[in-house]
Amino acid sequence: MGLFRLLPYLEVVVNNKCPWLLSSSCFYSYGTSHKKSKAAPLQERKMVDKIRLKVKGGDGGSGCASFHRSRHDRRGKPDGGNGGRGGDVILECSPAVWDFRGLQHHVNAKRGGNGVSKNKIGSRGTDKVVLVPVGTMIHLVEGELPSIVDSCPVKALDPWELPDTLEDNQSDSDHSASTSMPSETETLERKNFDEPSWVEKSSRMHNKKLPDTSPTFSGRSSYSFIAQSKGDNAEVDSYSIDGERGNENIESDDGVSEGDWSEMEEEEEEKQEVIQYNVAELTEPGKQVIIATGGDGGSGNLSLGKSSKPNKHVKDNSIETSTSHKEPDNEDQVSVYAGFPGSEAVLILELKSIADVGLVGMPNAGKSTLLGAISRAKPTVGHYAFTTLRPNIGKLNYDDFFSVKVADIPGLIKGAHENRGLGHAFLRHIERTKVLAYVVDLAAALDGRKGIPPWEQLRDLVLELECHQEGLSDRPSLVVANKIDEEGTEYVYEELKRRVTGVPIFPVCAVLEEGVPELKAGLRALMDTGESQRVELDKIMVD
Ligand SMILES: Nc1nc2c(ncn2[C@@H]2O[C@H](COP(=O)(O)OP(=O)(O)OP(=O)(O)O)[C@@H](O)[C@H]2O)c(=O)[nH]1
Repeated sequence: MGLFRLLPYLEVVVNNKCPWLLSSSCFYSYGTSHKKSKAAPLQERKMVDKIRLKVKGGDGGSGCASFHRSRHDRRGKPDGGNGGRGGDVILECSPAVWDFRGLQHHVNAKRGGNGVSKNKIGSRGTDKVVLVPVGTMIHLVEGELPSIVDSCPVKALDPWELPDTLEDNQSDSDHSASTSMPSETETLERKNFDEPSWVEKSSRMHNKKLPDTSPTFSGRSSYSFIAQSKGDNAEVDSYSIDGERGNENIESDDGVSEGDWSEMEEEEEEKQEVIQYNVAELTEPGKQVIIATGGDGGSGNLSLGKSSKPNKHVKDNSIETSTSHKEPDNEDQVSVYAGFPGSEAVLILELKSIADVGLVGMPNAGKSTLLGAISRAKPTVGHYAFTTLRPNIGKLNYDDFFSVKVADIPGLIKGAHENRGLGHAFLRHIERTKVLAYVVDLAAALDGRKGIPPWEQLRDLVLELECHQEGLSDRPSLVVANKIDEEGTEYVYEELKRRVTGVPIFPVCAVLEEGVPELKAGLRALMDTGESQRVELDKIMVD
């Protein structure tokens, strides 16, 4: 005991004198179980389920200005090839990725190759494919709307089955769609675009460094933004840019005239940032979305026509050389041969698990054990709080081949909406679930344990959900009274039934899988009928 009392002081001394010792984890786990000491620091292992990305498609390669000369033709004929197209930046939905941990904040695709003489086209820039987890939502801050890439044909193309010779028009069009190159992508349906609730205007307080949001450079379809206001979204502050929100410094001299103020206001309006929420979702493994397109290659002097002459800054070094490209000094001197820049975009990626049922509960309530009992999922189970650090999803199969996806959401504690515990990051995973199963620990406050009684757990959970988003708890729900095997829990269960009304309560022992069939039937009933039983605060009696 004495040693434990001294440990905090020892830590302070070590922190000041030899901080390297802390990294060796010998002080990290004092006062906890040996299992916890094996775990990595919580902050390091936290799931990254929201990230801001700045992406840029590869620039097009430069066209070539070259002339083929011969003994008979001393002036030569133009034979410069076009530059290659820049690569695209593509997001691909992958079940092998859990979160955005491995992603970089800046992603650029490769530039296209320059054209060369003898009318050779430059190579196409390599695409940059970024793997993102299933359930990724894309919010657009700046740039073009993403485009969906059609899925690739599953079977290899039969050489006898030429696309143009297909009789059936429908299959013909399907086929051509499925074999289309990324450049022929179909514009993403602007889902929710007309709904004002999905578009948010938030004040942007730092200088805009990116080009205009509707670029005209690539000749590809560009989209103009429609600024619509959204009534209520509490998350807008969390999207503030680089933490610079509120650092706005407008020089406020006494002698500033009214005209200057209006100019400043206009400037400020220009700097306003429009966030389009949920412009695309990646919910199917293998689905791809182009978020930045590569620029087209510049034209070579052959395609520009015989009469064309290279302009000034290319002239000096290009007539003899095949790969003639020089960075222009200013806009007026932009070469006719130069490739077009790739499009740029700023996006926010957000991960929201997709499940039918969400298991919500305090840490250690037995959610992961329960998920393992009702499905084939094998989540990590530990006797310490916060074992689950990311949502686990299991599939609950019924005899009639009906299946339900169940998500085990990491434990919520009081104040989670204020980022306590594992924070509000996981509350958003509940947003997509259709049914809620509140898992409470019947034994938490038994025998002088310092836990919270189950009815208070329930009240705190509902409050956390509602504080995160109003109405989040307003969906078909049931209560799982877990750990019924522990001594004395029968009385707690009876008390829980007395104190909580209006919602079905299932006594379960997740470890021994007792009460699991009844629970499965209860979940099925909620899924099928969408019964309107909810946990309501005024139907929970707390001391
Ligand atoms: N006696 C008893 N113990 C259980 C039961 N279900 C789970 N436990 C134990 O409770 C502890 C916590 O279980 P977990 O499934 O990790 O709990 P969790 O809610 O996922 O915890 P977090 O990951 O912190 O959110 C483990 O030691 C389990 O063995 C049960 O039905 N009866």
